[in-house]
Amino acid sequence: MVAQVPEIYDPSSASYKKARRQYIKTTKGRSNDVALDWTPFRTAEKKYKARFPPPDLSGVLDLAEISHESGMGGWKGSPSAVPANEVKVNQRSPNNPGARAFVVPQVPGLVLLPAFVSPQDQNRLVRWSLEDQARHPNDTNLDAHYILPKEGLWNAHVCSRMNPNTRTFIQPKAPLEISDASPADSGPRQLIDNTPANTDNFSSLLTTPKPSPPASLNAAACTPSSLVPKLRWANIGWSYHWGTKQYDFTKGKGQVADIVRDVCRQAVETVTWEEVFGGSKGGNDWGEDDWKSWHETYEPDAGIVNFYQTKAHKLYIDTLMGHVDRSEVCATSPLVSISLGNAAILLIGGLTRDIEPVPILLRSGDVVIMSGPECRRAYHGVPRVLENTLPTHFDSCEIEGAIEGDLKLYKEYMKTTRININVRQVFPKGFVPDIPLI
Ligand SMILES: O=C(O)CCC(=O)C(=O)O
Ligand SMILES: [Fe+2]
Repeated sequence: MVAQVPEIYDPSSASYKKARRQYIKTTKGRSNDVALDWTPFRTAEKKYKARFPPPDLSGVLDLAEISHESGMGGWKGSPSAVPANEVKVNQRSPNNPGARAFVVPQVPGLVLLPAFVSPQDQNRLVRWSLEDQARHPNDTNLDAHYILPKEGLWNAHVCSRMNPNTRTFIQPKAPLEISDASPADSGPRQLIDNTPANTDNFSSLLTTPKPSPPASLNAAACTPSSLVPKLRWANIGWSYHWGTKQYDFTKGKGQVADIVRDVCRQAVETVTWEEVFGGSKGGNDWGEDDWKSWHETYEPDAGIVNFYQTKAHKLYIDTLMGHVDRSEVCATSPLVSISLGNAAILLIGGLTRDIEPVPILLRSGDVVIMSGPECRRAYHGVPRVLENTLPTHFDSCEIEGAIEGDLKLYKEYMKTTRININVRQVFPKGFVPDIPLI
């Protein structure tokens, strides 16, 4: 079979010409010196984000080339672009008999489990994200701006499209006060530098005011269907406050659904941590025995579902800027990240943006574990989601509980979507924080 090349690489294609026109328009008169100020992380972000010229992915680590079907939509990297070593997996883990695990020496504590989640479970997790998680009582990016239907935005979308005679409108929230704030329901997540959480500053973090974000003045009444592509995130477990980048413990602890907890626990159990950290010299300054007990002590209690759209739209942007996740009191326990739907490029570097990140191609079903002090505090981001990389199993009629009309809407949405379930452990297992509920 002739290898398919994404359309954007073909100079005679409409996408290539459009990207070139936009590139010429946006770079007109721009000084080339700007790039000199960029950190290595920023340079890599720019490279993979670029619509024109389309990025060369030969330097992107692509484990699908070793482990499973690859080249979806023509996008592929290389299995040897970045040094990655396969490590033994824990044979006691019966749920994923074919699981393989890789470490990337450049980022100690980073573990990649390609194709870890079965196609059936990928569909289950996506449907859980849309139907069960992105709805009351879990916060989403849209809650600040709209009075969302109790049954959840996705379910309201399906219901309204399957019953076209019932016209449902979602009303905006009344603005709290007149401000110049731009619509916060869209665009990239606001990333601010926050104080890393730890047991010493925990009580001051508890009392930091965490005001609700101002409701957008631009939000107008709209249909559920028009709002679905604007869904950017939904909270899991402990409630995360984006304004301060701290957890708002006063809101109490939400559930981590079994379907997510099970995949995360299986991932952590599959890894033989001795292989990952056993060889590190000079012991660890983060508690010698920490990783040795993760099979027993790992317990996810928070997280976020990220929704990315591959379709560029001026209102919502499909990338995640470089950042560090440091709001969790457990600063070294595994963070488990599940990729679903269209593929993406993850950049992950070191403790500063001055360290050049490694680019990794993540496909649906891949699990990434970020663990230990270096990786857990490493800058990382998603500069690109790759269009037309949805695996065919998202087309299958075998999706539990789906009926024809619902399946059609699901396929339509997933065609341009990537979902990432990013799961963390905030507190040590069994720790019950003394939190005043207000
Ligand atoms: O989408 C991803 O793969 C990463 C998401 C992430 O880094 C985050 O939610 O903090
Ligand atoms: Fe992150």
